[in-house]
Amino acid sequence: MPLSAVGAAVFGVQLANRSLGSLVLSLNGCYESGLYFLDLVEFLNATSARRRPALAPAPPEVSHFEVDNISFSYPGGSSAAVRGVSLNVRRGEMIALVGENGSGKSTVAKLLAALYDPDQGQIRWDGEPVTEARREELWNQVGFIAQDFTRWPFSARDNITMGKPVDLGSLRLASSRAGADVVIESLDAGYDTLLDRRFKSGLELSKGQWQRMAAARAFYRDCALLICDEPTAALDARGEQAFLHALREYAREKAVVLITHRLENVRHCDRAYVLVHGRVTESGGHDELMSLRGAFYELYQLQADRWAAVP
Ligand SMILES: Nc1ncnc2c1ncn2[C@@H]1O[C@H](COP(=O)(O)OP(=O)(O)OP(=O)(O)O)[C@@H](O)[C@H]1O
Repeated sequence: MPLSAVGAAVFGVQLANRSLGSLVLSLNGCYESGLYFLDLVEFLNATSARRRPALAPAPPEVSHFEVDNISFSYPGGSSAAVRGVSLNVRRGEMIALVGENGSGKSTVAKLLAALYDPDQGQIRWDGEPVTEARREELWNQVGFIAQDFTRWPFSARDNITMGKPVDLGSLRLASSRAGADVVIESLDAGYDTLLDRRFKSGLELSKGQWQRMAAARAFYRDCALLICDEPTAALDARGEQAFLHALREYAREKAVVLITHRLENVRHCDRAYVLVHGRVTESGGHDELMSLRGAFYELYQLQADRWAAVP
């Protein structure tokens, strides 16, 4: 979808729904694409009626995020996308969500981030049900690197700070964590470079370079919960290793959720939850999951065989 169409849609919906306007501001670059945003709009409109009128402020810096026996169906969906899922992540931990396409990983992550309300079960942050807190304040504590991240037609700096006050130290730290520092160093005007070739002196980045910019944007938000949905899909091997180490480092102070199809990456995580048709069937560390000889083991072997089959 062209950006202008997304912009028009966003503007139209903002006019139609004031609460949505505040959502746009509060997410502050958290959502990563127009499609994702419109998808979100649909659900917020659907769920707003279920919210309580008097909401409490969100806890200051949350350190424990949990979903307890949640189920969720998309409107019009023929079956539940998530069924009876329980999991948690604490500050200082990095967990992985793994499973085949459509198994419910992204949906669980969005539920954990309080972007959707479950049909059954409860989402609690520091023990408090999220339905009782002001949603905009909760979202301020979430950073999201989405699969379909947005290439904003702004400068490199604005692509990272995205409406937040500019702090040079934090900007450099976020860039280096994401491996975006090498991209920016290669640009003639550094952080001032306009990342859109339709403008005079604007440049276009490669997909992997854009992915690093999107990751830097999430790091810059410095949120209590960082969700990374396939964040290394477009990165080269060196970039992927460096990024995973940076994530691990970030997880010392924050809670990190990594959605990945590369099962080797689970070695970097405290534990993984394996999703099959919307249910968690196994959880544990890499070696523990391998020893179960279940879905994780099977997928891991398939991946290994696939690489072995490449001449
Ligand atoms: N916006 C949506 N509207 C309706 N159904 C959806 C929507 N998003 C996802 N689904 C459905 O929910 C199920 C779980 O999707 P989800 O994106 O959570 O899976 P996933 O494990 O993240 O997949 P992938 O590995 O392909 O990213 C799928 O059956 C999918 O078709």
